[in-house]
Amino acid sequence: MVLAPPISSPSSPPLPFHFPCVPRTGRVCCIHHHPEGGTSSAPGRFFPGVVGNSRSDWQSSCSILSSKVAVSHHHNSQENNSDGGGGAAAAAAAAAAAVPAVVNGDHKALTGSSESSETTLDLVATVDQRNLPRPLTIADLSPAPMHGSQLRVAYQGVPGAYSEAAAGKAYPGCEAIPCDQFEVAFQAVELWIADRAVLPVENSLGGSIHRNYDLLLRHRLHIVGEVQLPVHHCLLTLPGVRLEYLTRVLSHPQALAQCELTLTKMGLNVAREAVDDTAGAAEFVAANGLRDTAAIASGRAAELYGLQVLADGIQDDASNVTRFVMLAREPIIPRTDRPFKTSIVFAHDREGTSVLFKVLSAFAFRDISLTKIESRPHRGRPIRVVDDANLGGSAKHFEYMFYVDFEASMAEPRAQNALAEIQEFTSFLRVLGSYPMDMTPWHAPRPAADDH
Ligand SMILES: O=C(O)C(=O)Cc1ccccc1
Repeated sequence: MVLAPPISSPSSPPLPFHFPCVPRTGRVCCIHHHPEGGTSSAPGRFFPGVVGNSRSDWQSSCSILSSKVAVSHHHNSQENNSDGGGGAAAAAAAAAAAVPAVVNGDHKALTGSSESSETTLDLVATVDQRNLPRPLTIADLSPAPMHGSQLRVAYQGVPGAYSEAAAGKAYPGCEAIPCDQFEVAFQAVELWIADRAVLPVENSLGGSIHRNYDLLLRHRLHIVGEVQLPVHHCLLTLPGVRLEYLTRVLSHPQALAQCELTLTKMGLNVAREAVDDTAGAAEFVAANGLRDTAAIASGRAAELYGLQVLADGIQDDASNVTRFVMLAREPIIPRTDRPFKTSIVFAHDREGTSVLFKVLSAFAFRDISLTKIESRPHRGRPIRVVDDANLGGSAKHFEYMFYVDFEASMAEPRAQNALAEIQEFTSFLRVLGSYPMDMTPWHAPRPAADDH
């Protein structure tokens, strides 16, 4: 049976890999790509052929597989005041009095060279009097005419957030676009307002950022890269504020968790309040002139919002690293000439524990290392009722989605075969992305003497 004609894009390099697909019937089949150009399916067989040789073939493979069940700111250094109260007051006043303006490519590149952009739309946003763009909101998500060749990377937060730094690390020279929610960052990419979104997914101290895993599933973006960012937290206050004035510490929940022991050691037994992002906490303290409130955020946030660094490096562990993934509308073509990682999510509707065992075996038998496994309640179907003959009644079980990261590229037959096998006993399987591993070495600062 011919499933689909081969689709190839003239600009796409050939795909040297085989990839599984599962039709809606749930039966495993594969698409053969004949040298003369046709494709055919072979129900029940694993990977004797290939799925076309173009980017579009790879994309349709990803979507078929998934269908089984179902700014940068404009940093004005002259206005950056980390000195006395005057700077903070100016920052506070400016942040409080945000005025609308059209950015139209006025974002400043983060660092280094720029990467070319695929978009032809423009971003309408607002900047405050210090020229820091305010985060996008849902209301801003209307595509406007645009220019430019710089890669636009949407992140949740305001300038000075760690996600902004991650965007700069992943795409030097990019234009980082602040968004007030992750949902908006995703939609910015979906609507071609941005080319990429940055999403923090896990931290070496705080663990997985669960909500963001749920977002990955709700949207159809593809993971195209990852970066690991050492995170160095500071305790920020208005200039002149002392530790004993504080009644409250604000930050992102992960940052609060990462500094909990240190705050306690400092005798700072005051209320902790969670906000959406670290730099947003700093901006809030400055904008409202709060002398009884500290923010946990980056040193860069201190500079941007005119705050003093009351304590530096307050994370509980010197080697505090956050992993971010980069998302795009299209998957990248996986390769084998450098280390790749692949992220998948799956669910099963069978009883018992053996499914998870079989999934793990599919990787183990092929010598594929897993770097992560995470389970999340199945949002649409959190509970399964199972008739239990032994109990003479029914039992309720949680239903889970399992997220797995493994160290192999989808261009490798062993990865394709592992997934083909997994499809046999899962009811849902989606490849979230196959992307180069972040191999950049990072060095934790030497632990302080009292860490021993
Ligand atoms: O709030 C931020 O700055 C973020 O980018 C999220 C985050 C929070 C804490 C550690 C790493 C990332």
